[in-house]
Amino acid sequence: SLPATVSGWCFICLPLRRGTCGGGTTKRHAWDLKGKVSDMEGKVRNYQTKFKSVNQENEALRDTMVQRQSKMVEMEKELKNEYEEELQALSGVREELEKVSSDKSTLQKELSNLEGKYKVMETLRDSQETELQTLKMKLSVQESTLARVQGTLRDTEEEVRSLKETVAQQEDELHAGEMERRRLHNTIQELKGNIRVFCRVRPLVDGGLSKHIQLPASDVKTITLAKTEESHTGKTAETQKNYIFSFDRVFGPMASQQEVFEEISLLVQSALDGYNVCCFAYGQTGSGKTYTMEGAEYDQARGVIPRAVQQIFRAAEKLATQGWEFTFTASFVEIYNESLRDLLYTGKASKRPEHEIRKSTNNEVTITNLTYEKVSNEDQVLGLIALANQNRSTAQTAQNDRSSRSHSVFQLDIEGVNVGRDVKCKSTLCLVDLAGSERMLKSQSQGERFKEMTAINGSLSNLGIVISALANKESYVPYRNSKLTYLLQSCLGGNSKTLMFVNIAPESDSFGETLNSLRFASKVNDCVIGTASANRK
Ligand SMILES: Nc1ncnc2c1ncn2[C@@H]1O[C@H](COP(=O)(O)OP(=O)(O)OP(=O)(O)O)[C@@H](O)[C@H]1O
Repeated sequence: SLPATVSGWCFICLPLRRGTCGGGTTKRHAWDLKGKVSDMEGKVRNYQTKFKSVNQENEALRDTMVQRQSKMVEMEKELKNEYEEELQALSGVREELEKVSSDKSTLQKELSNLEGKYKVMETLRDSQETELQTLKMKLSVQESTLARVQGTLRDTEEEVRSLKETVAQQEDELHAGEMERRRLHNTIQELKGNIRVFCRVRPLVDGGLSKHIQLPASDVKTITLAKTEESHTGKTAETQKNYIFSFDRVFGPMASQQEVFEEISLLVQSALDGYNVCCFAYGQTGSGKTYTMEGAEYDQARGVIPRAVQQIFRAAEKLATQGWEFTFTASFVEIYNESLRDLLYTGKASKRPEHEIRKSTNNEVTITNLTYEKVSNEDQVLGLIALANQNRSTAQTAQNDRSSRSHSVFQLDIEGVNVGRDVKCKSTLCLVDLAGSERMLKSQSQGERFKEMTAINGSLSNLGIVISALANKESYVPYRNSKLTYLLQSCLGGNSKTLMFVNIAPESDSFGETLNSLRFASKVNDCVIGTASANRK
């Protein structure tokens, strides 16, 4: 049984003081409670079920939490890694930033430098602008000057054109004048005679005057040889016999080389105009032939050959301005005992070649194996003359007095062309130093001497014969009778101008030889060779 209620409370509710039964009876209350207990138990079971499910949920949550935690750890790790990476990247960025900041300071410095430079440039630009302005002003002044100069230039060009026309006209006139000068010059030479003889008296070795040679002061063309002869009976006084000779010119012992050459220079000019010219010196040994033709080293004493060569090259230079071009070929040959010797030979003595005179179809005379040297100036020719003298003196050493007994022939072949005018000319200047002309008594000469004497006499007398034959216009001229005339053939004929020097020694013991020389020369002087004509094409 269940206690009753106390003051409204059932014993069950009382301890609880909760009044749940609402003042019911304890029994009821107990029943209530029982119901409540079963409710409670149901609830507890529910709660337990719930608890279980909550527990399960808790478990699931715990697992989830563990998972989450491990995930968190992983994430933390990842984050840490990421963080570190980012940190590293950031430190790189920081370094870069630091670098950039240092670069910035450098840049700033540079910038300030540049600013400085810029300022300088600005100043410079300002000054250049000022300069530019000045230059512009100058330019405009110069432009106006240029315009003026261009105007003047046009005028000058016009003037030059008209001057060129005048020059061309004057060149034509000059050429015509030159041709006219040649014609007149050579007409004068022809009028003077195509063969001329000059006589030259050598001074006495110890000075003073020669008694037997008389040269009238007023006449430069006459020479008198006076011979005083004793009367055969001895009863009458001494008689004087005069031999008077006239030549184109007589030079006394005081005549200078220059004076002598002045007379010849006109003939040398003819050689350049296309005429063959031959000048030879005749006379006894020691009469002054070599002195006249070659002379001595020093300037005033230079003879015909060096002076002629100088004149020719100077004249050729002048003619070059009128369009003439000349080529010169020199040769130097010695004729000894009728055999030829090349005086420009430079090879071995043992290999000296033999020479022959040849005449081509166009009448040009050449010598086989002879040295023909092309020359273009005076010095080259003087060098060849020196070589020839050396060659002569070598032979002289081997044979005493050989040079007196041989003829030496210097030849300069001249070829001129004026392309613009289509004119050509060709000539030879021939300068000959003849062998001594003295006659020896046949009884006095024997062996080699006799041979030499015969050769010299033969060639010199043949020279006289050839000149006479030419003068008499004979159909046959015996050029081939001696090497000398055969070689000089083209210079002795109608197409040439010839000058002979007769050199005489003033000593009284040379009287006979002097007389012979003068007789030979006057025979030549009496010859008038046919009118010369220039070798012009
Ligand atoms: N007009 C002159 N004035 C001064 N000296 C001269 C003159 N003529 C010749 N002589 C001198 O006389 C000498 C003989 O002259 P040169 O040698 O010229 O004679 P040559 O006739 O050529 O003799 P060779 O036939 O031997 O060669 C030389 O010493 C020369 O210098």
